[in-house]
Amino acid sequence: MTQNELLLQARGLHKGFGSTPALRGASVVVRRGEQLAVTGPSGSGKSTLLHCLAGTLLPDAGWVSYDGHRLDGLSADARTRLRRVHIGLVLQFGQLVPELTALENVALPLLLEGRRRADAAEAARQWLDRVGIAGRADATPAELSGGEQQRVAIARGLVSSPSVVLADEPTGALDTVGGEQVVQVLVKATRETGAALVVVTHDHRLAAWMDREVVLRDGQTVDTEADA
Ligand SMILES: Nc1ncnc2c1ncn2[C@@H]1O[C@H](COP(=O)(O)OP(=O)(O)OP(=O)(O)O)[C@@H](O)[C@H]1O
Repeated sequence: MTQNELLLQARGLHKGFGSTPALRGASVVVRRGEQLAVTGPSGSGKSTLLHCLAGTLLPDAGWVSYDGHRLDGLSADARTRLRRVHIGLVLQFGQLVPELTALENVALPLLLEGRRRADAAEAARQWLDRVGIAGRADATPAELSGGEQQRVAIARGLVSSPSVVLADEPTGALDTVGGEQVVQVLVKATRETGAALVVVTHDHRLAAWMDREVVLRDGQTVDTEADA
C-alpha cells in the first residue's frame, strides 16, 4: 500500500473514561474510497474509535492522521475545519437540529463553510432527492420517522463532499428492513461520490457489504491488516 492510498490512519490508540479503558492499543487504516465495517461486542470501544478518527475525541496515547496530517498537531479550530470540509459524520442519536427543517439541517454544514444561502439550499435539495426524501424537505425532525431522520443525517453528512464518511450504528434505532434500506442509501451514496466509508455496527450482514471488517475486542483491534 502506498502512503498516497492512505486516507485515515490510527495507531496504538488508548483512551480511558475515568477508570474505564475504552481503547487499549487500537490501530486501523482507511484507504481512499474504501468501505470498512467496525464490529465488536457492546462496550468494545467502537464509538470511541470512531470519534478518535473524527477528531471529536483525542486519544490519551497513540495518534490519528488524516491525509498525512496528525490530528494532535492541529489546533481545536483547525481540527473542526478539517472535519467540516473533509469528514462527514453520521451519528445515531440527536444529531439533527430540532428547530430546523430537513432542508435546513442538510444545508447547515455548507452555511457554516460560508456558502451562499441559495447555493446551500439547492445542494441540500439535491441530496434530499438522492436519499429519497425530497418530499419531506419542509418537515422538522419530530415530524420524520426514524428512517427519514437517518436519511437526512446521511444527506447532511455527504453534502460537503467529504473524502470519508464516519457512521455510528446507522441501523441501531431502526427495524431490520428500515435499517437495511438506510445502510443501502449510505453505501450507494459513498460509492457514487467515491468517499471512503467507516461504519460502526453490531450487524454482521451489514459488515458483509463492506470491503473489509475490523473487529474490536476489549479496546483492541483484531484486524490483521492494521499492523501491516
Ligand atoms: N463519555 C463516556 N464516559 C464514560 N465512559 C464511557 C464514555 N464513552 C464510552 N465509555 C465507556 O467506554 C467503553 C467503550 O464504549 P464505546 O461506546 O466506545 O463502545 P461500543 O463498542 O461503541 O459500544 P456499543 O456497541 O454498546 O455502542 C464502555 O465501557 C463505555 O461504557
